[in-house]
Amino acid sequence: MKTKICFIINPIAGLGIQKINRNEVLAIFNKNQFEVTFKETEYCKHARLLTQEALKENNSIIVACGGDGTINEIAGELVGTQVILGIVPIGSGNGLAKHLEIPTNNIYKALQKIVTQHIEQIDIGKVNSYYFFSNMGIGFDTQVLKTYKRIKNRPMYSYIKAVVTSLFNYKNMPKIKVKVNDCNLLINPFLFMIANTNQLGYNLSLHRNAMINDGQLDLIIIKKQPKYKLVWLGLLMILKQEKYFNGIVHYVTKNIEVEQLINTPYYLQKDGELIKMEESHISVNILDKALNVIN
Ligand SMILES: Nc1ncnc2c1ncn2[C@@H]1O[C@H](COP(=O)(O)OP(=O)(O)OP(=O)(O)O)[C@@H](O)[C@H]1O
Repeated sequence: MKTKICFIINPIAGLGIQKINRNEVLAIFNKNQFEVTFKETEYCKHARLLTQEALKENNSIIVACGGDGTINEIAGELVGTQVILGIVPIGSGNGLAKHLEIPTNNIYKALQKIVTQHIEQIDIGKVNSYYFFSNMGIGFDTQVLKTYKRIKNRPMYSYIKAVVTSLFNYKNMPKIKVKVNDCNLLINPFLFMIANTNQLGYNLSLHRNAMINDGQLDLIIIKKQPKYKLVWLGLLMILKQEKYFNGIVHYVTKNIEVEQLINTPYYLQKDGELIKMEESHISVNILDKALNVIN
């Protein structure tokens, strides 16, 4: 029986710079072995609906062609199924693909990975009712994303511009109560991020030892810092020397509870998508090896 594969393509991911050529894809997959179909997203979040269709059509592999946002929408629909996720990273940051060592600037090589079908089971993060596959946060990263999304051209330069602009506009988070492992914290940090991978996108990282299949999440907290120290951290991150920054508090855990003490809406980001939150309580858990991914 042929293996049914559906490619779901986000044509605007990564500014649409890397294009998927359907004929090239078809040429790679042997017709006697694979039945290949394509779907293209036409609007924001359309990938979810297209994945539901692809599931009804009994595809056994669904390939997300896009960045972390597209992967999140597609993979979220695959949780609880045996369907395998493939990734052709054509987004901007491509954090998850970089962690999984899927080639990010060579579509052909990424497609070859799908032909080979080496499958890994990965953990999934869950925050309230949302899934995340790479990371989530409620601090400075949400401000960066708000700025970043306003900038039209989006690759690395815009990201750095968004970080620098946000650094001067960002006020620390309001106080939160945090329960992690056996610790109860009362903090108003600069950054509060929970990661499933060791990637923040663009090969930047604050937690290079994080693994996607260890059944653990990495909580990274950066307390309030003078701005010059944060600029120093940015430089260290670019040089991949962030370990020399002594203001990072790091927990490895399965569960994190957060309580917002001020009753105003706030933003949460999951895999680069901003969500306006009304709930004051956030519960974050790990689902152990809950998704099959080709890497
Ligand atoms: N046809 C479309 N028109 C407008 N938006 C779309 C369309 N298709 C998908 N989207 C939206 O595009 C957004 C960005 O996609 P994605 O995150 O994959 O790319 P990226 O931001 O370039 O990459 P990364 O997240 O890795 O930095 C997603 O929120 C998705 O819902």
